[in-house]
Amino acid sequence: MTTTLAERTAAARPPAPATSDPVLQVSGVTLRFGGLVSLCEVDLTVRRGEIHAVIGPNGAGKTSLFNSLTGAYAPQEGQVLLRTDAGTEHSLLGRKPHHVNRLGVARTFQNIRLFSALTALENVKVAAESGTRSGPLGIMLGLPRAKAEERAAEGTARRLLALVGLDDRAEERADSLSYGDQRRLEIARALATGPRLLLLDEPAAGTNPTEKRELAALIRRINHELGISVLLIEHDMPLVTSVADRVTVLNFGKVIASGPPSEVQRDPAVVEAYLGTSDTDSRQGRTR
Ligand SMILES: Nc1ncnc2c1ncn2[C@@H]1O[C@H](COP(=O)(O)OP(=O)(O)OP(=O)(O)O)[C@@H](O)[C@H]1O
Repeated sequence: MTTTLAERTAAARPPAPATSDPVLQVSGVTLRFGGLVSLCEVDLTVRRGEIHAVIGPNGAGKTSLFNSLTGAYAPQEGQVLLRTDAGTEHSLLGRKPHHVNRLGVARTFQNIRLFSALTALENVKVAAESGTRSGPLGIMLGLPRAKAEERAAEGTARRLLALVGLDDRAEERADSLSYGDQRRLEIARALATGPRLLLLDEPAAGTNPTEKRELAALIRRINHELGISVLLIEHDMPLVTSVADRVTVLNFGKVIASGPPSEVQRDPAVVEAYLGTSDTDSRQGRTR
């Protein structure tokens, strides 16, 4: 059953402390492209209310995982279950991206995908309207109830622009914004669909140190104040360690470690994946 925008708008949600209750359960997901195995029997659980990071070297399968969770890719094996607050489980595999979104999963992209000729406000408003009964087309056609829904969507969009720090840029075209601002606009747009789970694909890529610090604070606010669980792909380790409750590490499509950031960073398999040599190897003076 779908919910209205007002029901799904997260603005008034209470904080959701991380629990052991899973919001997303990925089990045995395998994705192949011909002979290439992009994901191999991947297991991952996002607990309700947590910030969970996915890290790994280039080509490890991180974006393939996001694409598999959101309906862009169709893994050959495995299961992906989304659990609602009421405990209802929805299988996400095989669903179209907009169905996955309607169930409460929103994402941003590694390569920013905004409507470049629309203003910041319009970008977020269109996403907010997609959750209304009339939809963007109904609003354009001026259907009954559409006016009220349009006003509500605009209110939601302005609140979200304020949340991400872009309220003073609302009327500017998306393509005139700085890279860091465009990344935050993408986050506002994803939030406008009222997700329970937000997937962020390298939100800090191309941003400067100040923008990275602001981004970390924003991710924490989204999690603490809006009660939204976050699954985050990120290469920037200081950002990961400053926001993530737990981390899953992929290498060549396989999960090689999972746990709190401090533990995962010390895991020899992780050190080896990133540096090509483990701590143990280095201590023993082994060369490759
Ligand atoms: N549509 C596709 N067709 C063929 N191969 C693909 C496709 N998408 C991903 N792959 C392959 O799957 C593997 C994992 O790629 P993916 O982009 O998921 O890695 P990643 O961890 O996100 O890398 P990066 O950190 O560089 O973004 C790579 O070998 C990639 O070439």
